[in-house]
Amino acid sequence: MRSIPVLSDLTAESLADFLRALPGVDAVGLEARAADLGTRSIKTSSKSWAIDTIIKLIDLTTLEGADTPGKVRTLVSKALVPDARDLTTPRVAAVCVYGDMVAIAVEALGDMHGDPDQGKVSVAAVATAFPSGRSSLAIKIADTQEAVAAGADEIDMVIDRGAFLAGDWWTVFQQIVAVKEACRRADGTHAHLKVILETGELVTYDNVRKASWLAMLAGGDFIKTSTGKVAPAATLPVTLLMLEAVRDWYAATGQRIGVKPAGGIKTTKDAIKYLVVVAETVGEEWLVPHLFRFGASSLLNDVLLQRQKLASGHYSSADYVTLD
Ligand SMILES: O=C[C@H](O)COP(=O)(O)O
Repeated sequence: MRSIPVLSDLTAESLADFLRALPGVDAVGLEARAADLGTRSIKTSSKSWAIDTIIKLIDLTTLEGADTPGKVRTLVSKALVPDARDLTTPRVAAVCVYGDMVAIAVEALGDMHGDPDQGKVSVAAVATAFPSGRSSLAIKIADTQEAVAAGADEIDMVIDRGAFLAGDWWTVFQQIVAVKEACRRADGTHAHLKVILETGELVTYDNVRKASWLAMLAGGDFIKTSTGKVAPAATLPVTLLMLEAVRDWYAATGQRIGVKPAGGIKTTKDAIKYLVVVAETVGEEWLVPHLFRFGASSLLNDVLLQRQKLASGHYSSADYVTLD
C-alpha cells in the first residue's frame, strides 16, 4: 500500500490516481474467504457472549414513510429495555431514524441518551436525501445540520452513487467532506459520520473497494454497506471487503474506522457469521459500538428468542417478542 494522501492535499487528479492504483478484487477468492469464515462454528460457551455482543452492536432501525412519533417512542423503549422479562439483557447501541424523528428519540431516551460504550443509547439519523441521495449539496448539508441540531449523535449519509458510477469521484469526495463539516457542533465536537456506500448499486467489488477508500479519505468515521432499501443489501463478501479496507487503512494510518453492514440481517445465525468475519479480519477489538454496528430492524427479535432459549433450554411462545 502506498502512503495515504492527506485530505487537504488531495485534488481530483490525485484522488483518481490513488483510487485507480488500488489492486483489483479477486472476486472468487473474496467469496471463498467469506464462505469459509461463514461456516466456522463457535463454541456453545461462546454463544451467550455472541448473543449479548450482537445486541450491544445493533442500530435498532425504523426508516419508513409511515413512521410516527409513537412508533419511534416504542422503538426507543425497546432499545432501552429489549426484554422486560430479563433485565440482564444489554441495551442496543443506537436507534436509527429519519432526521425529523431525532427530537422525539432524544426526548424519549432522556437521561439514557448518550454513548453506547458507556451503556447508553445513541441516536443515529439518516441524512443527505436518504435513501437516493438525489438532492443538491445545499439540501444535504441542511438535512445534516438539522439532525445534528436536534441532537443526533451519528449521521448516516448516502453517497451520490450516480456521480460515483459516472466516474466523478471528486464530487462524491467533496460531498462527504462537506457533510462531515456539517456534523460539527458549536462546541467543536462532531456527530459521527457513517458513509453509506449502497454497495448493491455499485455493480463491482472493485467499486466497493474504491468507494470504501474514498469514504475513509474524505473523513468518514464509519463505512456502511447499504440503506436497506436496495437489494442486495449487506452481504458477507462485501462486508469482508470493507473490513479489509479498514484493516489496511489502520495499518497505514493507525486510525480505526468503523464498519456497519445494514439491511437484510435478520437472524442470530447470520449475525454470528459477521462477528466471526470481524474477529478474523480486524480482530475482536473491533467488536465494540464505536467500531462495528449491525443496521437492522428485525434482527433484535430473533436474537432475543435465541437468548431466551439459551437461558431456559426452550423457545418461548412466538408472541413473546414483538415482531414488527
Ligand atoms: O440501516 C438499516 C436498514 O435500513 C435496516 O434494514 P432491515 O429492515 O432489512 O433490517
